[in-house]
Amino acid sequence: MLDIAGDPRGDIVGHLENVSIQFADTKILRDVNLQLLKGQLHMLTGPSGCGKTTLLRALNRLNDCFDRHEMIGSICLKLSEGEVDVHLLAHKHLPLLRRKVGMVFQIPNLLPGSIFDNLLLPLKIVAGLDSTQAVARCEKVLIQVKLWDEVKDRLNNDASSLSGGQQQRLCLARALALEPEILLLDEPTASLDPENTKVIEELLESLKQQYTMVMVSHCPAQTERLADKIFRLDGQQVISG
Ligand SMILES: Nc1ncnc2c1ncn2[C@@H]1O[C@H](COP(=O)(O)OP(=O)(O)OP(=O)(O)O)[C@@H](O)[C@H]1O
Repeated sequence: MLDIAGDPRGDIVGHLENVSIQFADTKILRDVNLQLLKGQLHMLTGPSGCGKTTLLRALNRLNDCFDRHEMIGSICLKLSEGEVDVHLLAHKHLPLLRRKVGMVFQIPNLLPGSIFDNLLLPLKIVAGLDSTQAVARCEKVLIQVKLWDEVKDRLNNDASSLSGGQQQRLCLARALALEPEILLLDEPTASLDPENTKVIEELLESLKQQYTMVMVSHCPAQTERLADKIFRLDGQQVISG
């Protein structure tokens, strides 16, 4: 459970305790302990293959999608619904967990269909909004990710017609549309040029106050620019942070 007594200001929103993860017989992470603080951007860094994405996926149970995955330890998150031990959540609660702990991936993962479809479908199917509410939410999040002016006249165009940077902002909008409290960002600028990277970085900076973020980056300069807290992983463990 979260160390509420030692956290009178309520800044701690996540507590990982002795988290170990393996796929089949291969141990990926061992005894990871760390805390997540409200409204901060936590950066996971470390050499390729050290388990950064695996750790990120543990926070919303996406590792469950893989065969022979095993986790021990506890991941406790403080969400508006209350405190949850992520590892112990019943399967039926995973869709809500994944709304509250949203994720943006390295390569924009668009749904087939229009720009509008990419936002409306999750809002209707996952969040259960009616059409009027969903359309209003779409506009709100497109403004939030500074995409509205660029797409408002072509919302019914195929989403794949957007540039790479616009696609990634659409993916961020889709995550934000489901009103997450924690955002997981797995190298969100890795596929982008410097100009689009700057746009995404400025956006993340502006979202910091509203969301607790956990991000993976390979770029020391980006880590320096964005991170409030840095966790370095190596040899299956967090070695600093
Ligand atoms: N679904 C899976 N099944 C089996 N092994 C996996 C699976 N996912 C990841 N791994 C292994 O776990 C280890 C850590 O992978 P992970 O993607 O978490 O590392 P990473 O630090 O994010 O790497 P990179 O910086 O290269 O993206 C790697 O050896 C990888 O092959």
